[in-house]
Amino acid sequence: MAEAIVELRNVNIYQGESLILQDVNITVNRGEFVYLVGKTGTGKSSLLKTMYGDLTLKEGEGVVVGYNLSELDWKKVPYLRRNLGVVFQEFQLLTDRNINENLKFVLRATGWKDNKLMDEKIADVLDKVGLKTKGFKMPFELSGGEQQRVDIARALLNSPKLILADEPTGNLDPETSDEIMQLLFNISRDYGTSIIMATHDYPVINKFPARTIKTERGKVWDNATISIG
Ligand SMILES: Nc1ncnc2c1ncn2[C@@H]1O[C@H](COP(=O)(O)OP(=O)(O)OP(=O)(O)O)[C@@H](O)[C@H]1O
Repeated sequence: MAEAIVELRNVNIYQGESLILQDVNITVNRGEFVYLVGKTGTGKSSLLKTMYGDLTLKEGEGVVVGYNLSELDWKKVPYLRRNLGVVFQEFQLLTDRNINENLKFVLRATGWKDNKLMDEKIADVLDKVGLKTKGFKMPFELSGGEQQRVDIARALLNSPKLILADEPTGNLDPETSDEIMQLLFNISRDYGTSIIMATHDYPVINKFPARTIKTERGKVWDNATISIG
């Protein structure tokens, strides 16, 4: 039977007092790739934030990578975050240290202690994103596409079952976007990672078709269509 990685039932999503999305019902299974589309301001980021515990779930039920969002107090949010990876449009690398040190900083912050294990893990994730030889580079020495790969490597550090990506190709030229998409699709296929990606980039969706969920008029519309197989 399919393993649900994200399960939202009758969820209402608020920003402050404003109801942004009503009666959201979504199931995302292990290894699925799902796009999240919709006009600007229709609630894509709010939906992702609910999934990674940045917005509190007030109404409805939600389970993400085994964590019950309704019971998620601030103490449990870091545990949820360790079990999923987040990739943003803006690269959030620390500019004063090289890529290896950037990744080690994240590992330490998530409880890793053994230096040898950390070095092995860093080599492993850099290899997965095709940056095996770039660990000693400073962030400014990398192209935009390479920086986005590092961001994906960072998201992979704790072997998450789920990656949430908010406009990961937003700053990239079409060719580099295709490379990043291929990488995300390969990760989903090879490691069974579920990926939910918010995007406005329709050429990317046409080229890499997958199930597409849309936010519109305060609702989420799920037209589960093409699977990437
Ligand atoms: N921190 C906040 N406080 C109050 N309102 C917010 C906050 N963040 C977002 N909103 C409002 O919630 C609504 C949904 O915003 P959200 O960022 O989720 O949309 P989006 O679909 O991700 O947009 P975009 O494509 O521009 O990123 C908008 O009306 C926005 O103004």
